[in-house]
Amino acid sequence: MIEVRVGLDLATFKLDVAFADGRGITALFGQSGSGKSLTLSLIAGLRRPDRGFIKLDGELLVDVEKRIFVRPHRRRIGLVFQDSNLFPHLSVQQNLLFGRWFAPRGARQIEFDAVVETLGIRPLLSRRPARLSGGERQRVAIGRALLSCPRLLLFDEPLAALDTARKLEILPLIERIRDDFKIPIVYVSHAVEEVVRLASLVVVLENGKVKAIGDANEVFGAAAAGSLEDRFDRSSVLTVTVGGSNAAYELTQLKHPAGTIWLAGPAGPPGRSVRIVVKATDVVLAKESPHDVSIRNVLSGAVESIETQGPFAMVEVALDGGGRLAAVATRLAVDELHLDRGAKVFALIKSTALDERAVGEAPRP
Ligand SMILES: Nc1ncnc2c1ncn2[C@@H]1O[C@H](COP(=O)(O)OP(=O)(O)OP(=O)(O)O)[C@@H](O)[C@H]1O
Repeated sequence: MIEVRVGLDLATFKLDVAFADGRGITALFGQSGSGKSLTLSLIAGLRRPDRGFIKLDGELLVDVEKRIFVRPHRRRIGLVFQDSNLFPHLSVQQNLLFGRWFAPRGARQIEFDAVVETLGIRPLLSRRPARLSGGERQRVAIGRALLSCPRLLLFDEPLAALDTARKLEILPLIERIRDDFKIPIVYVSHAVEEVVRLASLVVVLENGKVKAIGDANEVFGAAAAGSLEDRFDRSSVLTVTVGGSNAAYELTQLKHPAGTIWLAGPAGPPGRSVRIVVKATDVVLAKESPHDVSIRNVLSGAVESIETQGPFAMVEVALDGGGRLAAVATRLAVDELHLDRGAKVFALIKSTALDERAVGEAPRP
């Protein structure tokens, strides 16, 4: 269980953040400069807060009032940054064993072989970091952090420097660390797909303050999640059930009471409940269920709210059977279609716009 309630006053920036999570992965999400890395540095002990406290499994790591400050190396927290920070003169094996050196005696040991197998890095053990790809370096950095037997892992944009294929390789490994090693993770990212896939709790930061907090559905499903000014960042999260697959076309059916969505590639066994991310700019609205168009995915619902700004309108659709979907249209289209509050509407989503990276296990109720 991690509990954070801290404040920090810098010359040009004020941070006030509070959250608590006892489950798997807490995501700190927000735009550049919102205070995500500062929050991590306070948890790691690389900085001291001006106010508040941080507790890990009931133990105070810092408490300004009580004058408690546990030094960083005594906190048993593992760090993984965007840049892997491996020692260049040491082999992969030596880098990993360096992590082990920090594991306290008597603590629950995490086995070297288990980490090497989980991360798939056995063929790399004798290599130096200079001879590794970016994705391989990150896997070794995660392994090194794990082998220090941390009570908490802090990930600061660990995938930001990697291409899509490498991200797809590493995301399931992070899920396995969560599930197999049962180590809580605080994960900084500004990629909505990663956050939806991984996080049990999402803390949205804006200008040093918590703007929204909850699970991905609550945070990204709410109108508070974005404004028309950043319409490209506005996304909805839908919980759907995996249905059958169409092997010939390599598509998987995702079922929602409002309609069916076809996803490129596999999405796990039928019956599995998953979350998907739909960008508001990828949703088309229609007054009637269309035919003879290339879009296969049609969800029915009713207009819940319309917010306009300049040439644009953000339309929130309450989907039949539950869930909300945001769509950006032009104000002209909304007026010409007479899309008023309560109007019946069909939301069209292109399968090719859905990112299979973002398909994550829905939280169990
Ligand atoms: N040592 C410092 N002194 C003064 N201001 C700082 C210091 N470190 C960070 N800041 C400021 O605090 C704010 C938050 O920085 P932080 O690095 O936490 O943002 P972030 O959300 O992690 O952004 P990014 O996604 O770009 O890494 C920024 O405005 C930054 O300029």
